[in-house]
This record gives sequence, structure tokens and C-alpha cells, in this order.
Amino acid sequence: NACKLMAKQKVALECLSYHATASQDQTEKLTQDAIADADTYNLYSFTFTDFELVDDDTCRAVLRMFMQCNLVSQFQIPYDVLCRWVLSVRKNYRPVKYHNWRHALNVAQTMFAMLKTGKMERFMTDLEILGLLVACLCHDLDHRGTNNAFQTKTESPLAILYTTSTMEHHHFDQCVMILNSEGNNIFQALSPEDYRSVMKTVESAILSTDLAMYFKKRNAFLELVENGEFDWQGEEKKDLLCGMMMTACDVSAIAKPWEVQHKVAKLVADEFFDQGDLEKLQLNTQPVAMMDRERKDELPKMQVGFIDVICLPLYRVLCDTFPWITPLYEGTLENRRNWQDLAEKV
Ligand SMILES: CCCOc1ccc(S(=O)(=O)N2CCN(C)CC2)cc1-c1nc(CC)cc(=O)[nH]1
Repeated sequence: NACKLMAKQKVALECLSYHATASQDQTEKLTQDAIADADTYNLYSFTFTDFELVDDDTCRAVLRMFMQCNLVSQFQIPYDVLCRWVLSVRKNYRPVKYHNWRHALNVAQTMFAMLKTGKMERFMTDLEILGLLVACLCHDLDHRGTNNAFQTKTESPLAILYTTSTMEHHHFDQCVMILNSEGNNIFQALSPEDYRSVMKTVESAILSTDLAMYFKKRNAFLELVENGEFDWQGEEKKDLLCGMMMTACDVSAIAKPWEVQHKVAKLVADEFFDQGDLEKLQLNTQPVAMMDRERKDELPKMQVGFIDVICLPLYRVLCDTFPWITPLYEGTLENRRNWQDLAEKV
């Protein structure tokens, strides 16, 4: 009967989440590890890159960010629970070429730098800072290297579950699954009110990483800035600001020093081309230009378009209000010059 089926599903989910989370000995090892200071990982810089970090360093860098924001003591997160949770989040990223754990780490580090070096933390409560870092680390969980359109076209189970922002809803689901797994609930000491509030911040932040949502929110955000908004308090304004910050972090590879941007763009392109191959083979359809490896010579021109349509307008409006994040705008402008040079050469 239905009751029995529900019980079976609950057991299956618990079993799945057991296998989806970090092992006890991995957790114990990380819990014992000494954590280097923030400058060792270059965490306060907008030119941070993960390239020279070994996998275990990436987890230690995350622990360092949580400690620098004083989140562990502020929200009484048991340290072993935080270690297990970081390892479980890493475990639930797939080894796809771009949307993998390293991308999540880079997005979280940019958020850390925007809050600290960019001085944006002054507009955020500690609970919002906790929610934003958790959202960055979880925002692409279990990404398969294919986009929302591909889920719809292939009638994947995810597209049947969620018709809009398909992947982003799945990423949030995965975030909740990990938090609900034994020994992984970093929010366990929060009051029911704070728990509800931080989960709202995490859900809204993860869903705002769907670029389709970004275009909608950007206009409303622009209006606030043009009307001279300055305190950003109040749920709706804060939600808009957090959404813009999430997109700014999500695309921040575009602002990195050229050799970093160039390498990351190749990872993005390789993942897009893999999807294009799938569409040609599985769907027998012609992929869009950015996913068609036969049109890779148009890549520099597409990057200039990406910068002009998505990145520069966002960084410009954010820098107008929060001038200390100008390195993101300047880095993007520099890379526009580099991509434009390559586009003219072809
Ligand atoms: C590097 C390979 C080519 O990469 C791109 C090509 C085109 C565009 S686009 O702005 O024209 N646009 C975006 C919205 N789509 C719905 C339609 C196409 C963006 C990128 C791109 N995206 C990311 C984010 C994953 C990172 C990055 O570096 N480049």
C-alpha cells in the first residue's frame, strides 16, 4: 500500500544518502588536519586560482574560509560535522570538465573575496554570509555537464521533476539531501527560525544561478541602484543583491588573469562540445554554435559576446555601488581585449 511504498522510498533515500556522504575515516583525517592560514591559499584575492591545490587542500581552504568568517563558533557547527559536510559536498560533484568541485570552490572563494576584500559583508548578516558560502559550494551539485535545455530535449527525469531552472532545482535538492544525511547537518545548532531563514537564502541563491533568472533580476536590481538604493535591507532587496552576487561569483573566471581565464574557457568549451556531440549522436540535431566543436574558431567572438551581454553590465553596476570589487570589472575588461585580439586573428 502507499504507506509501505513511502517507507521503502525513505529507506532507499537514507541508503542513497549514506553512500552519497563522506566516509568516517576520511572525515577523521580532515578533522585532524592542520589548516594553513588564508594567505597561504590566497583566499582574499580576486586572482585566486585552484590550479596548484591538491584535492585535500581544496577542503582545507573551505574550512579556512568558514573560520575566517567566524561561522564555526558563531553557529556552533561541530568541527567534525563541518569536515564531513565539506567532504560530502565534494563527493557529490561529478568529474565533468567544468561544472565540477573545483568550479564550486572557485565560486565560493570569489564570494569570500567579495565579502571580505570587497567589503560587502557589511550589508550582510552572519546568517546570510553562512547561507551564501553554503550556496556557492552547493550551487552546481551533481551537474552532469549538460544544461537545462538538454534536460528538456532529452526528457530527462530531472526535466519531468522541474520544468523551469531544472538543474538549479536539482542542485538545491542535492544540497538538502546532504544536510539531511547523518552527521552532515552543519545547521543543526540553529534555532528553527534561523534554520528556515538560512535555507531560504540558500535556495534563492542557488536558483538565482540560472542565467535565465539573472536577466529577470538584473533589471529590478538596476532600478534600485538608479534610485540610489544604499542600505539593501529588507527581504526583496537583499534577495536581489544576493542573486546578483551569485551570478558575479559564478562567472568570475572571466575576470581572472589571462592564462587562468584561457585555461578555464577551454574547460567550459570542452564540456559544451561534449554536450554538442551528445545532441548530434543522441538527438540527431545540430547543436547551437557554442556547443558545436566544428565552430570552435568562433569561440573568441562568443567570449566577447558573453562579456558584453552578461559579465561587464553586471560587474559595472555592482562596482558602482560596491567600488572595492572593481578588480572584477577591470579583470573582465582586460580579458575582453585579449579575446577581441584572438577574434580578429581568425
Ligand atoms: C568558452 C566556450 C564558449 O562559452 C560561451 C559561449 C557563449 C556564451 S553566451 O553569453 O553567448 N550565451 C550564454 C547564455 N546561453 C543561453 C547562450 C550563450 C557564453 C559562454 C560562456 N559561458 C560561461 C558560463 C558557463 C563561461 C564562459 O567562459 N563562456
